[in-house]
Amino acid sequence: MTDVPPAREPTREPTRAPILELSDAELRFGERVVWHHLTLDVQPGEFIAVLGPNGTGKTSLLRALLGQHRLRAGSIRVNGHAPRTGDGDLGYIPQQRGMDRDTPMRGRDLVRMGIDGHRWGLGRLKREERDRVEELIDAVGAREYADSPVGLLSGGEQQRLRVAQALVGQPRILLCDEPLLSLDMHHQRRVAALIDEMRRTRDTAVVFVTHEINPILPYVDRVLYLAGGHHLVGPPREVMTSESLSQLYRSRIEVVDVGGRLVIVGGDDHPHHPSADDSVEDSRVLPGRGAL
Ligand SMILES: Nc1ncnc2c1ncn2[C@@H]1O[C@H](COP(=O)(O)OP(=O)(O)OP(=O)(O)O)[C@@H](O)[C@H]1O
Repeated sequence: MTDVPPAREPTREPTRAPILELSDAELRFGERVVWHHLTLDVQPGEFIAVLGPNGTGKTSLLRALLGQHRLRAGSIRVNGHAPRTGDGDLGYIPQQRGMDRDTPMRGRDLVRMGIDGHRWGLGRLKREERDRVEELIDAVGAREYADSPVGLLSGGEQQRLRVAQALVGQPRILLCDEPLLSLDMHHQRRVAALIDEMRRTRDTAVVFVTHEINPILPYVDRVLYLAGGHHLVGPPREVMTSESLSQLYRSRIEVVDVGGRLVIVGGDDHPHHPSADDSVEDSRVLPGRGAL
C-alpha cells in the first residue's frame, strides 16, 4: 500500500475584517447628489488616496466617516459600528485653516490636544504620553517653535503641528484632508513618510484626500477617484491612466508619466452634478488590494 499524502488546504491569506466599510453609500445636499453607489472596504494598514476635482465630495466623504454628514442611502461602518462624532479610533487632519493670531496656545499644547483635547483643562499627561508628544514634535520638525504661540506661526508650521496632533493619539484610522498643502517639498516628504511609517508599524488605515498624488505615490495601495458623482477604485497605476480617467470624466484626459511622476492633462474642473434619476452606469471598480 502506498502512502497517499493528505490533500493540502490551499494556502490563503487570513481574512481580516475591514476597518472601514462603505456599502452603496449615497450623499446628497438637498437635491444635489454628491456621490452615490459608493462601495469600498478599507483594511487595517491600507493607504487609500482620495482624488478628484474641486467640489466632488472628498472632504464630505471624510465628514461622513466622522459622523458629521448623514447618508441618504447605503451604510458606513467604522471599526464595526456606525460613524459617531468624537470617535477615539479616528484621527483627523482637517483641511488647513489659519489660526487666530491671539490663540492662547503654544505649539506643544496643540499637539498634546491629540491626547487629552476631549478632556476639560490641561491635566497631567502620563510619562509615556509626554514622550510621545516630544517624539512627534521632533518627527514633524517642530522643535524650534514648539513653545511659540501657534497664532504667530506660518501656515506650514501650523500644519505640521496638526499632523503631529492627529498622530499622537495613535488612531486606528487616520483621515487626512490635504495635509501636505503649504508644506515645502522637504516637509511634504517627511510628513508623507511619517504617515506611512505609522500605518506600517501600527496597522493604521489611512484615507488621504489630495490633489497631488506624486508625493504619496510610493505609499498608496489604492486610489478612490471621485468625479461628477461617479468613482473609480483601484491601484494607482490602474486608475491613473488616460483610458480610466477619460471614461470617468467622459472627456479626453491624458495621464503622462514624467520620470515616475503622474501628470494629468485636460479634465473638466466643473464636474457634472448628477441628479437623483441619473441612470448612467456610474462606477467602475478595478481589482486591487483588499475587499471591494
Ligand atoms: N454642509 C453642506 N451643505 C450643503 N452643501 C455642502 C455642504 N458641505 C459641502 N457641500 C457641497 O458639497 C460639494 C462637495 O464639497 P466638498 O468640500 O466635499 O468637495 P471637495 O471634493 O472636498 O472639494 P475641494 O477639492 O475643493 O476641497 C460642494 O459643492 C459643496 O459646496
